[in-house]
Amino acid sequence: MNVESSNAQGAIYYIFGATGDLAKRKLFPALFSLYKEGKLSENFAVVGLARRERTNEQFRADLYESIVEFCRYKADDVELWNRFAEHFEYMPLDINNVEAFRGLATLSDQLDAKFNIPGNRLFYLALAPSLFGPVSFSLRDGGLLESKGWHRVVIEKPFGYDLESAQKLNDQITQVFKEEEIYRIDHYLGKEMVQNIQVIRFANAFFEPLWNNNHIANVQITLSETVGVEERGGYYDKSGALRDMGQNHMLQMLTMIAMEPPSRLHGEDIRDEKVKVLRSLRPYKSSDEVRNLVVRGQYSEGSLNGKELPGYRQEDSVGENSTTETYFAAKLAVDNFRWAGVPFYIRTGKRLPVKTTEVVIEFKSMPQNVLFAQRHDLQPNLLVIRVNPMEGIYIKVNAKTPGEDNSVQPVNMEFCQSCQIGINTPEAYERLIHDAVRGDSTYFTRWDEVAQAWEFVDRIAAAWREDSADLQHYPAGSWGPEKAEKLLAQDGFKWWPVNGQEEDNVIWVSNSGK
Ligand SMILES: NC(=O)C1=CN([C@@H]2O[C@H](COP(=O)(O)OP(=O)(O)OC[C@H]3O[C@@H](n4cnc5c(N)ncnc54)[C@H](OP(=O)(O)O)[C@@H]3O)[C@@H](O)[C@H]2O)C=CC1
Ligand SMILES: O=C1O[C@H](COP(=O)(O)O)[C@@H](O)[C@H](O)[C@H]1O
Repeated sequence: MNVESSNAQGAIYYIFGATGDLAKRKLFPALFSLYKEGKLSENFAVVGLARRERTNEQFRADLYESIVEFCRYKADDVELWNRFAEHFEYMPLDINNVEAFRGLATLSDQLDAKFNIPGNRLFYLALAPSLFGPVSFSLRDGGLLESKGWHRVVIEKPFGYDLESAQKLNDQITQVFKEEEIYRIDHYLGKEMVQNIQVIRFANAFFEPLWNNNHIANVQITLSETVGVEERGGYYDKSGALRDMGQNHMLQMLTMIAMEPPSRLHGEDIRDEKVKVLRSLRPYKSSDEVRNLVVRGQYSEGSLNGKELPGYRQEDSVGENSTTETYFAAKLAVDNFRWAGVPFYIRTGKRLPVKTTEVVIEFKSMPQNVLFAQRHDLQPNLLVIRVNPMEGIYIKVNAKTPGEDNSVQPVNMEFCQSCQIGINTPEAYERLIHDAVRGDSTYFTRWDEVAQAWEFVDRIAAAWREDSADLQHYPAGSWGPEKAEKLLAQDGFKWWPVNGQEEDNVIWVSNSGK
């Protein structure tokens, strides 16, 4: 794949769903940041598209609000903003109206001429998934794919509801776009520390040789959220944590941890290795096995930081007897030579005590009868990758307590990246939009990955559909069902504390000043 250099070519960005939440909170701020960093240059245009009527002035006013609220906008950015805003147009359009797309093609030609753009088109579909197929047909039939340059489509999640629906969706989109023109977003792949996983693994002589079942005891991935379902009850009640987070973000992070080193740092080589991991996931063989190895929960009333919180079933647009899971934890096995025998534990949930995403690599313990281990209860070594919102890594080692002859103490040595350069810089969407326009699909999910992930998740969903007796209720603000603790305890492990919450006797050495 030929990745174009940073801002060598201009493009028109079409934001379908321009009046929606995602555009406001993520896409417009990301475009502004890219502009500010000089990554868009001046030969670009953005066309906002949705059904409701808006003048260009109104659209730019909405855009301004979103940038002030969600971006690193400063008062002295005014001039920059004025120049940026000139590149934006709005066009009211229903995605089923092919005639309107012909008008859009005419507008596009004008924008190409005005901004010296060589016919490149990036279509961002911030729309409900049921509209992905129809909008692709309208783009083709309305003549939007006839320009000289490249044509790429960026598609939001969820990509389907199960394998069957994802397959249908893919069949529709691939009638119009080739696989290499399709950029399926998983915003976790755009996060700094998720991308850093491969550097940590493959650029460090003291991790790479240990990265296997000889030395690693287990892997834990936690993606905990304090929020509930907010205004998305309607969507979430049909989806649940397994589809909302498991099928995509969690399995994608797992692939980054477990994949073999690619032969080259090329997008396709990396994605080839990731899909092999998904193929190696051991499928649950029966519904009983799902019940034993996958825990599901739903939050009930509770409190967090002194605030009373409603239960899930009391949330807007959620069924009063809903059995949708807002939490799940699972034990997975990757059946290949590198990982045979190493459990991967994953958990995610809403209304948990902290917002954090962390990956913990627990190394095998020292032999129990040798030297210091005879006399001390040594803790296992850990490598912890902090993804979100704090970014960085720390390692847990055992060291002599200074000044005391006979005492060993765990020490966490941390590189807190976000303490140094600010939180989540650059934002995932910013990075991914930039990648898409440069033609780099490394951190987008390929169809075979999506299909394989659905195949794995569908078995869990099928077992859950049989009956909901195993659904555990947990108070909002707690760490979820107790059964999730047992999942590890039965293997002799425990969930390690996340978010820097540590046991009392651990010493921290950190650039955060902790
Ligand atoms: N919001 C978020 O944080 C996240 C969202 N996503 C995904 O992004 C996508 C968009 O989400 P979100 O922005 O929250 O959704 P919203 O409901 O806020 O926005 C939907 C947008 O689609 C437009 N639209 C709806 N029907 C049509 C149509 N027939 N023709 C043209 N435009 C139409 C709406 O505008 P109008 O009514 O004016 O036509 C609106 O701009 C979804 O797939 C969602 O799952 C993924 C991750 C996070
Ligand atoms: O995709 C989604 O992700 C968010 C969590 O993303 P983060 O970057 O804030 O960690 C989650 O809240 C949402 O339910 C889900 O659809």
